[in-house]
Amino acid sequence: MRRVAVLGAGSWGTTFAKVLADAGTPVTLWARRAEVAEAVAREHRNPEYLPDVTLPAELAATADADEALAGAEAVVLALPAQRLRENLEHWRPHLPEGVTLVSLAKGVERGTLLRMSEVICQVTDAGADRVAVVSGPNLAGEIAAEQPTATVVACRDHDRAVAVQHACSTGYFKPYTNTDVVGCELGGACKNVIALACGTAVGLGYGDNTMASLITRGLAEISRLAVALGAEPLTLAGLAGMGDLVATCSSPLSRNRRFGEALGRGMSVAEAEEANHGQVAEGVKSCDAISELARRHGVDTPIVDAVRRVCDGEVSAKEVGDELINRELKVE
Ligand SMILES: NC(=O)C1=CN([C@@H]2O[C@H](COP(=O)(O)OP(=O)(O)OC[C@H]3O[C@@H](n4cnc5c(N)ncnc54)[C@H](O)[C@@H]3O)[C@@H](O)[C@H]2O)C=CC1
Ligand SMILES: O=C(CO)COP(=O)(O)O
Repeated sequence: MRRVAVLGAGSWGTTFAKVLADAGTPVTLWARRAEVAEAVAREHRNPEYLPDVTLPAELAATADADEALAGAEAVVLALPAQRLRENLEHWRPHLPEGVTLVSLAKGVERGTLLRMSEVICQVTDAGADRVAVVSGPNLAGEIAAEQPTATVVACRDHDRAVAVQHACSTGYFKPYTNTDVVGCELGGACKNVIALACGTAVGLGYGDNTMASLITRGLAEISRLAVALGAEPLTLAGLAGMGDLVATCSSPLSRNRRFGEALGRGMSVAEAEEANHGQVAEGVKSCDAISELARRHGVDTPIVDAVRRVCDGEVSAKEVGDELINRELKVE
């Protein structure tokens, strides 16, 4: 690929820019703050988000979005889900004609209940075939340390997915393609909420049986919802479904799981946010939208609903856990 712009220099944006650079793709990273762009460009570091990682010398960085966008063949959007629309509206006039738009965010927009690819199409007027998403078991810290993992590049236009796949393929990062954007996006957004539930269980002192039960029943509700919205069931058994769910629910590196643990130990949402050092736990921001999306489509999502009620302060983590185990008995 000729050149890629990565907009957003948090943990994942910076790491994905490193992956692209390591794959030999010319890439410019846009950071909101000039000091972050400066540190990446001159010292090859992002002290706030990846303090222990030396970034490739070829990775360019700027705080000027126009500069990052000029001549880009693909634009990678690496912002928190609820911040995508306002920034994209701002960048829209500067997007190169026909550019591939790639979303890294794992969330559903509050209020509109739109997936990120839908927000991108709505704001930019791009056809759905121009929008790709990258989703899979991709904890940024491990990838920045070049530990091997796989992911999915999903796009309705297979050729665009292949172009992105080649642009980000390295000795430690293995992208597969898929045309099921709905399944990949919902897998990524919903697993954050299930990871909150798993973290909460850990915080309450529960062990691996509880965890495995939440992961498995979580996958059942993610799959029901995604299929109701048009996803292929097999996508949810793949990297962007089960793969990401298992990684996020099991890893102490996951911000969502850590946030859940804090809730399980009795912290309020505000206290848990502070303990997460201001980094985004997308499940907290998206759980109400996902719960509402499921309600509108007549899909039963008890774990997502339970997490939403805890995040809204309606019930305690302990109470909601008791409620879940005491739900009516039924066929698996
Ligand atoms: N960190 C990870 O391991 C992974 C994260 N993701 C997803 O990628 C997305 C971005 O996550 P991270 O990079 O990890 O988040 P982060 O919390 O590490 O960084 C967020 C970035 O967005 C910027 N930002 C925050 N508010 C903004 C605003 N109003 N306008 C412009 N920029 C703003 C921050 O300055 C920062 O650069 C999320 O949806 C997350 O779920 C997906 C896969 C892996
Ligand atoms: O999406 C992720 C791993 O695939 C990152 O999860 P957290 O946002 O919970 O850290």
